[in-house]
Parts: sequence; structure tokens; C-alpha cells
Amino acid sequence: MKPLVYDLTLEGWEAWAAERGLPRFRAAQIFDWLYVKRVTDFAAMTNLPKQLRAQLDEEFRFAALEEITHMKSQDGTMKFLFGLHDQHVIETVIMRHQYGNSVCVTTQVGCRIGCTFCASTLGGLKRNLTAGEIVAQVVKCQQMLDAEGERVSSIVVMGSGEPFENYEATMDFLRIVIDEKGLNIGQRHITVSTSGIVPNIYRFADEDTQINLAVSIHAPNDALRSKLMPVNRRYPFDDLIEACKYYIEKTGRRITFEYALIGGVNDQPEHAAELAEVLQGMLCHVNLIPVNHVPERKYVRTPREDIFGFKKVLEHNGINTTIRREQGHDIAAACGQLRAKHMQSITG
Ligand SMILES: C[S@@+](CC[C@H](N)C(=O)[O-])C[C@H]1O[C@@H](n2cnc3c(N)ncnc32)[C@H](O)[C@@H]1O
Ligand code: SF4
Repeated sequence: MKPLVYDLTLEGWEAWAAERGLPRFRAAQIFDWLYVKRVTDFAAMTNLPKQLRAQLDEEFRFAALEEITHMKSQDGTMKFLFGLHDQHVIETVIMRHQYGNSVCVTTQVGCRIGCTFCASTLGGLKRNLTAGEIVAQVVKCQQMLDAEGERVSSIVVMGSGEPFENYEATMDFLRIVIDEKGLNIGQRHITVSTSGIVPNIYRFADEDTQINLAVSIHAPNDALRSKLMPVNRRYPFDDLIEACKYYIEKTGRRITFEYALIGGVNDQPEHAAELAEVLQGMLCHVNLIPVNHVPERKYVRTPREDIFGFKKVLEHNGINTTIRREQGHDIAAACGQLRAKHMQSITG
């Protein structure tokens, strides 16, 4: 299978051009056609010599994603199911905010991490996405927004999959979307979320970027976290917190800790107090997420007043806390849920 046109960073295109004895500016021209003019075939790249267009056509493919279906929520959130060249299916979401449009991208087909509340992991990991398959999700969304004269203003790497288990492709994806000669998405408007792949938190801290990091913590201690997230047995709670402290010290950037509140499991005031103690003094912020119901899982939501109670305990202890605004709740809101439904419908 030929690589995708979206797989290469600008540097990658420059190397490609150099290997073929082409002038360096050809790389920037190709990048401009892909990400500024957003054409969908090589024939449209009219300032490139015909021979070069033919060469590109021979070496690369354009079509990355085929829309299978989409759903639109009352709040404007749009959820897409895209088919890949090998029949796998992924989800991408556009969220409409007052401050702009945010795209939630998927980094893997499925996930092998096995968090007990997550629909993305139900069928295990099928494969990693390439950088281009992640980029193509943003390009597709941007092409749709083009019709309304709007742009993708932020990205969250919070769709199905664990980005730090597909590290190189995720980093290339990030380099491509932030490139000023391309989509030019502001680094501070991008957030990568991890379940806590400790060695790659260190690696990410040492990359020279302004991209935000979110860590899915979901429990205030080792024992409870291991019950909810098997990854905690591989990278224990204390090691995770240490890695987060390194990240904060190295980058001077604030971490967002995501905490899905699950009724009767991790949502009691004593859990909040324990979490506050762990996070004491760290440059961080806690985002509370009322757990989305996944039919295959038995978890229930925390009552509204208890969510506010949990928040109060954290804030009382000086921890900046927000409750995630729910979007697209009427259209299979949990990550991977639409895909899971689709797989069920085709396999019976
Ligand atoms: C789907 S994950 C993808 C990124 C990465 N794998 C991670 O776990 O951070 C994005 C966020 O969704 C959360 N999540 C997954 N299933 C959920 C559910 N049923 N309800 C609420 N949040 C959920 C995860 O814990 C994580 O914070
Ligand atoms: S929450 Fe993230 S890491 Fe956990 S199973 Fe879902 S996608 Fe994978």
C-alpha cells in the first residue's frame, strides 16, 4: 500500500524532494496545496510540473477516509464514522464552541489499554493509525467547515486509542497540524490525553512544544486506579505522579488531570480529599467528567449534587477544578461508542 500524502511532515517532504533532486521549494508548494488550498487530487496542483504530479500520483495515495455515516447533535456536535482502506472504522468528532471549532481525533483502531469504563477498548487494539490517517481526520473536518467559512481552531487527541502507544505517528501528526505553512493550528490550542504511559510522558516533556498534556487519572490512589485502569499495574500511580511533576518542571506548563466520576466507585468526598493531597502544590487543573454510560459496562453516573460536592472539596484544598461541559450527549457521546454500535450492527 502506498503511503498517504498526509503522512509526511514538511521536513519529510523536503527530504523527499532532495532525494529526487527537486528544489526545496517544491516541498512547501505541495504542503500548501494539501493544507492551505486543501485540494483532493494531484491534478489540481497546477503550479507543479506535470511530471512531478505524475510522480506524486505514483508514490502516494490521497484518499484516506471514506465517510460511512455522521450524526449531528442538538448542540451542533458532529460525530463521523470513517472507513479506512483496510475496512477498519474510526470515529472523529467536531465540537462547536463559542470560541471556535474543536476536533477530537482518534489515534488507534481500538485500544489495548483496557480501561473498565471505556467503549474504545471493547474489541482490543486492531492497529495503529499512521500520522496521515490522523491528519486526514482534521483535513476532512476542515473541508466540511470550509463550506461555512469556519476553521478548526483547536484539537483534542482524545478519540479512541492511546496516543502514547502510537508515539511517533502522534508526534508527526502534531508537527504537521501546527506547521505555520499548513493548517497552522496554535500549539496552545492542542491537547494530547494519555492514560499514563510513563516513559512517553518523560519523552513528551523533553520535546520542545507548547502543546497541552492531559492525564487520565480517574482515581486518587494506586489500588483503586489499578481496578479501573489495568495500565496502572504497568506504570504505578506514584511513578505516574513523579512523571507528571517532571513534565511540569521541565515545561513550566500546567497539566490537566481528567477524572471520570463513577457513581459509588471513585466519587466520594474522601476520594476528593485524597486526590487533593496527591496534587497539592502541582501546577495543575482537574477536569471532572460525569462518566458516559456504555451499555457493555455497568457503571452509573454520579448525581449532580455529588459532582458539585466533589468539586467543592478539591477547590477547598486549592485545586483548580472544572466540570466538563457535556456535548453530543444525544449521539452516543462516549468515545468509541458509535464505532462499537456500528461493529455490532455489521457483525450481528
Ligand atoms: C478515549 S480517551 C483517549 C485518550 C487516552 N487514551 C486517555 O485515556 O487519556 C479520552 C478520555 O475519555 C475518557 N473516557 C473514556 N471512556 C469514558 C466514559 N465512558 N465516560 C467518560 N469519560 C471516558 C478517558 O478516560 C480519557 O480521559
Ligand atoms: S480511556 Fe483511553 S487508554 Fe483507556 S481504554 Fe479508552 S482509549 Fe484506551
